Amino acid sequence: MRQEASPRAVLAARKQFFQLGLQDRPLAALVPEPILRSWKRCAERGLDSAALPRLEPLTAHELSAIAERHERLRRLCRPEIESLYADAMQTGCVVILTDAEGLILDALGHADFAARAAQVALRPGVLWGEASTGTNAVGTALVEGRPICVHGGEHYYDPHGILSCSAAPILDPYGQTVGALDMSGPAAVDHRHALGLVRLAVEQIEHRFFDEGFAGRRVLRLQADRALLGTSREGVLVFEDERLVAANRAGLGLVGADWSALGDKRAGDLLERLPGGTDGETQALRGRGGGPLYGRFEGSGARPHATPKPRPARREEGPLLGAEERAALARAVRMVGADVPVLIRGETGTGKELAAREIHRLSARGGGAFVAVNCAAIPETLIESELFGYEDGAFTGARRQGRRGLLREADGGVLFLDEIGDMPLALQSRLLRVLQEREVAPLGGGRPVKVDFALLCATHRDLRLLVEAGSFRQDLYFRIAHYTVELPPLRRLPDRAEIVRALWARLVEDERLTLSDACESRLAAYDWPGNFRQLAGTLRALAALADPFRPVGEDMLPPEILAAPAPAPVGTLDALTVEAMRQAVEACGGNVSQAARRLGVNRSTLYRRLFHA
Ligand SMILES: Nc1ncnc2c1ncn2[C@@H]1O[C@H](COP(=O)(O)OP(=O)(O)OP(=O)(O)O)[C@@H](O)[C@H]1O
Repeated sequence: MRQEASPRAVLAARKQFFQLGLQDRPLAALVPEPILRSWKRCAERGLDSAALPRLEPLTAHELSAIAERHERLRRLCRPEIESLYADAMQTGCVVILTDAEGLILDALGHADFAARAAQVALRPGVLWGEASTGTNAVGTALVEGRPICVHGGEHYYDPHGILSCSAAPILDPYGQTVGALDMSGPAAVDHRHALGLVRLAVEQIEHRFFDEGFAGRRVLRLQADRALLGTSREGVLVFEDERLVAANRAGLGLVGADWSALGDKRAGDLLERLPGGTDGETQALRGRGGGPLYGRFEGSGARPHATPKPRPARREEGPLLGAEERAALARAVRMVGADVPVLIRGETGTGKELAAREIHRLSARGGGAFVAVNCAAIPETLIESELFGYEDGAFTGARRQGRRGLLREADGGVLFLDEIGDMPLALQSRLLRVLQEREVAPLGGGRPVKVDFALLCATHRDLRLLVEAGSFRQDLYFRIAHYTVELPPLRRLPDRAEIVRALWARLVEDERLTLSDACESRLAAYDWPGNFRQLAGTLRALAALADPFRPVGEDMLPPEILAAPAPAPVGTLDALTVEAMRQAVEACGGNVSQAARRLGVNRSTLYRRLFHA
């Protein structure tokens, strides 16, 4: 467990280390050893802590090529990133996935902090390896090969002092580091639980590596607690011709081995079978030199009685939709077929991108490309060249060879412009011209090229207000908003309990894990500011904490959900009254007095019924 260094101690340590050049023992009393080791490594490399780190962010195009290369890692990590996102929204953090070098592939989280983090380049496409970016949780965890928290002034570079970051390396089944998962937030806020959450998430990711890719080998799943067999807390050892070829950390820990056992140890070197200890699929085992364990074999070399458990087929990944939204999407599919642009509107996490992908999939252009551009995530200086491409020699610098641009890459398919409300005005004019003329002229004076794509746009903003404020072109608005799909926030959807159940069934493959009725009603009653993304994250977090055959109780819910008013009994007049009251308060923008006037009841009645139910 990490010893928290007080900000004052860190300040004193910084002074001694960076100003006085002292590097020896007294410092170890002020900052944790791994931080001190990292400071020394950075100083030896000649990094200047008072300067700004030299950063060379990738272009969106380069980033998307790298992200594609890491598609499997990103897919395997997505459930955990979404789970952590639920927490990040509460604590004002961002969740970050990097590759093995520390290059940020994905960053998801609280918009306010994400904007501040971007100021110190904590955003996709930037390298946070220790050698370039100094002591930081991602880079230092990768160098040290273990989870680490780097808080405030423990960062090597002064400007990073605004951050508090917790990261853990992700190891594949062969012990190779393939990336790092990180949670970062403002240094002023206490994030002491973050490292625990990140470690748990990495444990689950590493466990998921074994869901695919070991056909023909013998996979042993083992645990000291039998009830945890089949969960992400089990150890996994993979044998080929009796020799250990892959494992997770838990598996190695249970048999007292380390990564050097791979390719070297045989099953018999690591485990012994206990006499008479076989019960159905499960065997009683003992790790060499350790306590009793329960094991279950899967795969081609399985023991005769060990029938491998069939894994449920991969579930459908499209959006869960109500009848109204399904009909709206079906109309949008027809619009795309007729080359009419479609605008998707909804709060964050309501599934705008998922809906766009679904429209593309079902449309006549489903066989063509789906090119997604997040206008808010690409720096303003890059967005033009990313979209429109450029000719050879349009810029100076090694990276600046010509490029087709994303508009041309969408040719024959669908271009999805996410957060269109954040597109700079000058670019709006260029985009409008492309939409009118159906051709793209690359930067640097190249000849215009014909393009044929269907346009889907999304925004969480009210574009009409932006038009009124003069920050969005009215003619572009009319061009892209011929047909608008409104995705309602989760709190407005009827049948929320049904949605909770359906999403749980979709996300949690282990059918032994269930939600109690009370927990389900609490989840259905909560107002979900982060919408589907937050609900999915919370469900995944609950599944990670759940034990088989013990329905998840209310006590496992995060405090903000428990703090929400308890649901009224469903289907009664009482429930309808409370629901009407809630809707009135929402319609009055949270103004209880106004809602009370509208309903013709006392303000105190409204308070009592809504907040002390
Ligand atoms: N209708 C839905 N059914 C199931 N899952 C959903 C649905 N809508 C969203 N999700 C899940 O929620 C997460 C966020 O979805 P998505 O990125 O599409 O939302 P968004 O509205 O584009 O968010 P943002 O505005 O923040 O970019 C994804 O993991 C997605 O799978």
